[in-house]
Amino acid sequence: MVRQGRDFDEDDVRIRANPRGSRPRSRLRPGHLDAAEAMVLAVDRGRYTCLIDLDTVHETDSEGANPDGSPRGHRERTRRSRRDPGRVSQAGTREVVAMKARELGRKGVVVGDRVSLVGELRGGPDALARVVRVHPREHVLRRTADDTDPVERIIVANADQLVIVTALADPEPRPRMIDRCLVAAYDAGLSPLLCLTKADLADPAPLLAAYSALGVPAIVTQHGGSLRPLHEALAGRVSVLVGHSGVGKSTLVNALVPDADRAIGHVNDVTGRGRHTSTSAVALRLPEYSPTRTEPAPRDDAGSDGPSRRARSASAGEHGPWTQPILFDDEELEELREHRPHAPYGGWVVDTPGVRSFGLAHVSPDRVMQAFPDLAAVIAQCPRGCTHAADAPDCALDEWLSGLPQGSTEHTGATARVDSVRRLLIALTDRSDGAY
Ligand SMILES: Nc1nc2c(ncn2[C@@H]2O[C@H](COP(=O)(O)OP(=O)(O)OP(=O)(O)O)[C@@H](O)[C@H]2O)c(=O)[nH]1
Ligand SMILES: [Zn+2]
Repeated sequence: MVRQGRDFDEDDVRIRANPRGSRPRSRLRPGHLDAAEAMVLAVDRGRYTCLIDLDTVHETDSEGANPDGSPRGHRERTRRSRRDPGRVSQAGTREVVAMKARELGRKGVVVGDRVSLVGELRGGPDALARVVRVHPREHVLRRTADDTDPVERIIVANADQLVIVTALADPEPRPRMIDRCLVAAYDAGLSPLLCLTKADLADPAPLLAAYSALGVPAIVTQHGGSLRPLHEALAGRVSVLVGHSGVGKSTLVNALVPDADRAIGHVNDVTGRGRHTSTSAVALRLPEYSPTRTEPAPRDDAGSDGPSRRARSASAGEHGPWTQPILFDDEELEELREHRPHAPYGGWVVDTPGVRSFGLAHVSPDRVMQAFPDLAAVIAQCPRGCTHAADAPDCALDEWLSGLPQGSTEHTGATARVDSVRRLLIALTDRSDGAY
C-alpha cells in the first residue's frame, strides 16, 4: 500500500492580508502557546464539535483562566504534561463546540482534523472555544463536485482506512461502485477494506475471489454473526465507512458503537441541527474494552421486518440483530496500540451518511498505479499516453503477460491482477457523477 505524502491545501500556503492592520499576528498572541489539542468530530455550519485531549489543557483552564483561555502566568505552562495521544483514556477527553478563529481565514476545518483550541474549554451550553490552528493533514479523502456543490471538498482528514460496505444481496453488489471506492482510497493513501454484509443471504466467495487479486482485505458479516473480526480490523484506526443505501451500514455502525445514536444526537444538539438529520461526516469512537467479555447467544430476528434499527438500538443492552461484539482485553489493547498508533484515543469510525458519490475527476491513473508497484514498473514501458485498457495498442501489460509461462499459476494470477487493475482504470475514466 503506497502512502501519499502529506496533503497541502491551497489554503495551507495562503497568506492572508491582516484585515485589521493594528492587530498583531499570532506570533504575538500568548494564548495560542497554551492551546489545547483536539480532534474534530463533526462539522455543522461553522460549528465544530471537538474532542479535547485533557492532558494538553493548561491546568488553570479548569480553575479559571483568562476569559480567552490565555494562561495566567508563564510558570504554570511548564507543568503541562503531554502524553502520547493514542494512550488517552476516554476519561481524559472532553467534547466542546468551537468556532474558527478569525485568523484562520478561509482555511477549512474538517472531521478528523487535529486542531489547537483556545477559549472556553470547559464545555457546556453556550461555551465556545476557538480553533486557532489546523495541524498538517496526513491523508485527505475528497469528493468531487456534484450538481449542487461545484467545489471539490475534503470529506475527512487523517483517516487511514476506507471501509467499503457492500451487501452480498438485497441490494445486489455493484462492482463498479466498489472499484470507484478503491480508486478513491488509493488516491487518498487510505488502505481499503471490503466489508461484505448479509452473508446470510448470499455466498461471498465470488466477490472475495474477484478482489483478492488486488490484495484487498475483506471481512464478511451477517445477521447473527460475530462482529469481532470487524472490530479487530477497525481497532486503533480511523476508518471511513462508505456504502450506498440499504447495504447495512447503519446497522453496523449501531452495533459497533452502541451509543452511536446518542452520540450523533448529541452532536446535533450542540450544533443546533435536529437529531438524526446529520448529512455530513461524523466521527464515532469505538469502544475498546469489554469487562465481561461474554458473547450472548445469537438473536433470532435475522431478516425480520421488526422495529427500525433506531428503535432496536434504543433499548438498553441490545446490539441490533448481532451477537454482542467481544472487545479486547488489556493485553490485546496494549498490542493494538503498539502496532496501530495512528488513531488517537483508540479507534474511530467515520460515518458518512450524506456522502453518496465519489467523483474521481481529480485522480490521475498514475496515482492509482502507485498502489500496485509491480504493475507500475511494467506500465512505465508503455507508449506515451497509453490508457492501459485492454484494447490499448502496445500496452506493456499485454506484453508482460505474454512473457509469463502460459498456463502457470503465475500467469493466471497476473492475468487476474491486470484485469482488476484495468477495471480500476476504467472506473477512473468513467466520467459519470460518481454516485454509488
Ligand atoms: N439479512 C440481513 N439483513 C441485514 C443485514 N444487515 C442489515 N440488514 C438489513 O438491511 C436493511 C438496511 O440496513 P441499514 O443498516 O438501514 O442500511 P444502510 O446502509 O444504513 O442504509 P441507509 O440507512 O439507507 O443509508 C435493514 O432492514 C437491515 O435490518 C444482514 O447481515 N443480513
Ligand atoms: Zn499501457
